[in-house]
This record gives sequence, structure tokens and C-alpha cells, in this order.
Amino acid sequence: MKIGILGATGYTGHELIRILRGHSEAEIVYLGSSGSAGQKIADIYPGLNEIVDNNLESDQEVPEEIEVLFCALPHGITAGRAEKYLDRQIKVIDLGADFRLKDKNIYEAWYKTSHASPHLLAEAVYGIPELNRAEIAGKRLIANPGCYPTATQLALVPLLKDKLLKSDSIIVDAKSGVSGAGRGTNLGVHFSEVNENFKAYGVATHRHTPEIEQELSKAAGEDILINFTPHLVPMTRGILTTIYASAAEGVEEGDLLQSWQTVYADEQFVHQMPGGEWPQTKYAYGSNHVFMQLKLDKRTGRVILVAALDNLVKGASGQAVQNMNILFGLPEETGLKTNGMWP
Ligand SMILES: NC(=O)C1=CN([C@@H]2O[C@H](COP(=O)(O)OP(=O)(O)OC[C@H]3O[C@@H](n4cnc5c(N)ncnc54)[C@H](OP(=O)(O)O)[C@@H]3O)[C@@H](O)[C@H]2O)C=CC1
Ligand SMILES: CC(=O)N[C@@H](CCC(=O)OP(=O)(O)O)C(=O)O
Repeated sequence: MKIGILGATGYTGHELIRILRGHSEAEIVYLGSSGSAGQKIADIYPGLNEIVDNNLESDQEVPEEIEVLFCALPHGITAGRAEKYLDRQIKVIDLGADFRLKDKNIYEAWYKTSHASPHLLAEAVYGIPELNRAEIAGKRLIANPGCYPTATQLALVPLLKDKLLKSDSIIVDAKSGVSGAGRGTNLGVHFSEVNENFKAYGVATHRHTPEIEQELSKAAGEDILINFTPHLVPMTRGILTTIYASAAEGVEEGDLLQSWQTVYADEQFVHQMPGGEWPQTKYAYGSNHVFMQLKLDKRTGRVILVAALDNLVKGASGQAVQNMNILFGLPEETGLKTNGMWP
């Protein structure tokens, strides 16, 4: 497959390059850049020197031969360009949020900008393969989910589908490494502000809230609202999400575990941890794997669910490659077989 990447100089762009170099069917033929065209990618990331010799090209001139284009761009840019790529039979995988929300008004309210191609929203497929593999196959426009939403939905969707939770009781307490904010600098990710520090942000206002609610509502068959509180942790990669929800009447811990088991037993990237073990971000570091555990606290009737993944892999570029593999009928694990780094 001939592959192009827009936003190649960003963190998810670099992660796409890293993963696709280990992909037996992928050939990166185009790295598009708005700010660094004419340079080599190794000028930006000297660690790639003598490993990847692609030049960065203008992001306005996607070559004819491209079959799949990863758009690893800030929100709002892909929406204005996707149609021209689709018209050329290029499959588009958007790592940003432009096509994740189905309702243009909700997008515009949370992203505080108008949507450039609302007519494509219905066609775009929200791509978490473990939850909607059949919808992804054969499509041409994939909305690759956000990192917090991936972890949260993998934990909650089976339980909501099986009506095992009180749907008005969900609290998502999530923590992310700093690479989740991308490579562009701002004061909030400055070393001195992040190191030896731990803070909540986007409280009751984070744009992943409607994305998670949309997909949980679909699973539950009813409107769901959540409390979602993200936190920034002084580490480079990783998402750990801790979710609290009341169990439905009469539900036992075994019912909850069975629900996960039914959906994930044959999945190669989603792992229910052995009893007594709890997820750690480092289990997933650098890999497309997700680790999950749950417990029903019988004293309170609340279920506590924990999921850990790497925001740049299963939370972004790894999942994007997994989606590409499905689009092209390849084994889903192609290019993604590696386990996490330890320690
Ligand atoms: N970081 C993460 O963990 C995750 C990120 N995402 C999403 O993936 C997308 C890419 O994220 P990430 O790689 O972290 O972001 P970065 O900020 O690291 O990189 C984005 C890249 O986009 C390019 N770009 C093009 N136009 C613009 C513009 N107007 N302003 C700024 N950059 C521009 C830049 O490359 P150039 O100058 O070469 O064009 C830049 O390097 C975003 O939509 C993000 O929300 C999703 C899940 C997780
Ligand atoms: C730590 C950090 O800043 N994380 C990012 C989320 C990254 C992500 O998932 O990106 P999308 O914007 O594509 O959904 C944030 O909270 O904005």
C-alpha cells in the first residue's frame, strides 16, 4: 500500500512512521508538511537519520499514487480537505476529531468553530475495531477516536450493551502523559510546570465528553451523560482511566467479567488482566495493547473499572494502522505485533 501522512512532523506522525516501517505491506511514499516542506524528516527528528530518508513535501500536493492518507493534523484542518482526497479514491484516516461527532451542532458547540464538511459526517466511521469492526471494512473515511475515549469505551461499551450498569451513574477519572498534548509547545506542558506536578484540566468542559457520550449512548440505546475529568501526569506516554459506575440491580462481578470476556476473549490487543492484577500504563508503553480490570465493591454497589493504553499507539497511530489493515483486508495485527517496553 502506498501511504501518505499529513502532519508527519508531529508526535502521532512520527509514531505512524515508526509503526509503518515495521509493516510488511506499507510503503510510505509521501510525508506532507505545512511548515517544513523541502527538509528531510530526519532534519526534524535526527533519530530517523539513515533510517527514513523521505523528504517532507508540501502538504498541498498529495501525489496521485497514494492509496491511504493519514491526517495527523490539528482539529479542523482535515474537514476542509477530506473531500478532495476521497474524490481521488484515497482512503482517509483522520487522527483528529473532525469526523468523530455525528452531530454538526455538537461539534461546533464543543470545538467552537464551524464544520467545513458536515455532509461527510454520516459517512465517516468511528473506528474502534474491537467494538465496530464490521462497520469499518470497505469504508473510505475513518474517524480515528481520541485517546481518552478509546480507553473509556473499551471498558464501558460491553457492560452498557448488556445493561449491567445504571447508566446515569458514570464517572470517568482519566490521566494522561504529556505527549497527549502534541509536540507544539505551550506553557502547560513546560517541564517546570509538569514535572513533580499533577493536575486536573478541562473539568466538565473537555471536548472528549460529547465524543464518549455519543458512543456510550449508542451502545446503551439511551442518552448517557457522564462526568469526565482528565488529568495531566508527569510522564511521557500513557493513559490510565479509572471509571466508577453503579451496578444495575442484581448484577454480580461475574456478570461484568463475563460481559468483557464475551467481547474480548478473542481480541489480540485488549486484555482483561488476571484476577487481582491491575493495569499499569507501562504494560502498554509503545504498543497497541490495552489492559483492563474491574471490581464490584459490594459495600457501595459501585463498579470500579481501570484501563491503560499508550495514547500515541492504541490511542492514536496504532489504532489508525489497525483501521487501515481492516480497510485493506489485511490481518489486523500487521505492523502492530510488538508488546510494550518494560521497564
Ligand atoms: N498526541 C496524542 O496522544 C493524540 C493526538 N491525537 C490527535 O492527532 C492529531 C495530531 O496530534 P499530534 O501529532 O499529537 O500533534 P502535533 O502538534 O505533535 O503535530 C501536529 C502536526 O500537524 C501539522 N500542522 C499542519 N497544519 C498545522 C497548523 N495549522 N498548526 C499546527 N500544526 C499544523 C504540523 O506539522 P507540519 O508543520 O509539518 O505540517 C504538526 O507537526 C491531532 O488532531 C490530535 O488531537 C489523537 C489522539 C492522541
Ligand atoms: C494530555 C492532553 O493534552 N491530551 C489531549 C488529548 C489528546 C487526544 O486524544 O486528542 P484529540 O484531541 O484528537 O481527541 C487533550 O486533553 O487535549
